Amino acid sequence: MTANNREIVVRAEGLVKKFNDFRAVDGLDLTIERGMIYGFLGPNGSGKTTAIRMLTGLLTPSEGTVEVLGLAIPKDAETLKYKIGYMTQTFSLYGDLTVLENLDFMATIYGLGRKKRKQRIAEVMERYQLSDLKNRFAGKMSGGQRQRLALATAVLHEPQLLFLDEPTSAVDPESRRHFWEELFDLVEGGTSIIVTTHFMDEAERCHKIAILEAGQKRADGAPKELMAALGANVVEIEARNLRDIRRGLLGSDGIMAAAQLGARLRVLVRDDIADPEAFLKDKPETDGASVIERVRPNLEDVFVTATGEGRQ
Ligand SMILES: Nc1ncnc2c1ncn2[C@@H]1O[C@H](COP(=O)(O)OP(=O)(O)OP(=O)(O)O)[C@@H](O)[C@H]1O
Repeated sequence: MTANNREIVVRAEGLVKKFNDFRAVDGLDLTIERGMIYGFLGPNGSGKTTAIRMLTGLLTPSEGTVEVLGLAIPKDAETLKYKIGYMTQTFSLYGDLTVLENLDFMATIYGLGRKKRKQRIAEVMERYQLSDLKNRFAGKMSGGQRQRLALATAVLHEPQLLFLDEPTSAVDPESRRHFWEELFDLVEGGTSIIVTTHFMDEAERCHKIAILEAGQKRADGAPKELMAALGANVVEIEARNLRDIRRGLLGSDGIMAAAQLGARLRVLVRDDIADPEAFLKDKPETDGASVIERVRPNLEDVFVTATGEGRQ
């Protein structure tokens, strides 16, 4: 399977998951190439975890087709299990087992032979700075340490494809940065990664992202391409009465969103308005504003325009 000579690791068409009448995932099409970090970005409840669970073969789709690493899912889910790693939101570790015991247990589940098991456990302990913690109970570790152990267990069997469900929500910014460096090392070594996140800065690190809302894909592509194709110009306003300005602007023609960031109001103006700064200066609401200036779009602007955020 190739597209533009790059191998495809995930292909999903018309993927639907219904819980009774509720469509948690609602007609998702995905094409994910090998050797990249692909992000699912979306608000709570947008279907990210449900989509990942279907791609890993843990949940049976209600409709649609899925192929992962060339295997038809869910039919070949058992074979797929040995080729993928999955790090869940809750880092499914055993709190009353030590680091070493957790790794040993998972290595057995993955069916690694005795020699390979020893070798890989030593490698991942070294790689993820777990050697000094090997006798620590997982339940007694910090968020960052648990995250490193969860990643170590997910890659023990050297999976071709790694799924990470909000891997950094429980850790501090430094651990997050470090974790992302580890992910890029894995990609360099040939692993493809699919990651869900709420964080814009994390989404910006992905090679490509899909923005999900209400189980549907609202946009996808490289973060830079999405920012370039925003369909809006971004203008920031500084004034004393930003809350009033925001209320006044929201809902008026040409304004796609307005959100306060500290002492500034960030306004998305439809890009068919030729001079967005002049357009805003002409509005009576902005009388008395000290600054009205155009700024560069970021991924949050893409998120806001792609989803319903910021329109309320
Ligand atoms: N087993 C289930 N039974 C019924 N509803 C479910 C089930 N699993 C998920 N849902 C619902 O499906 C929707 C999507 O949930 P999902 O966990 O996939 O979202 P998410 O984008 O991963 O959210 P979060 O960012 O909060 O983890 C939610 O409304 C959730 O309540």
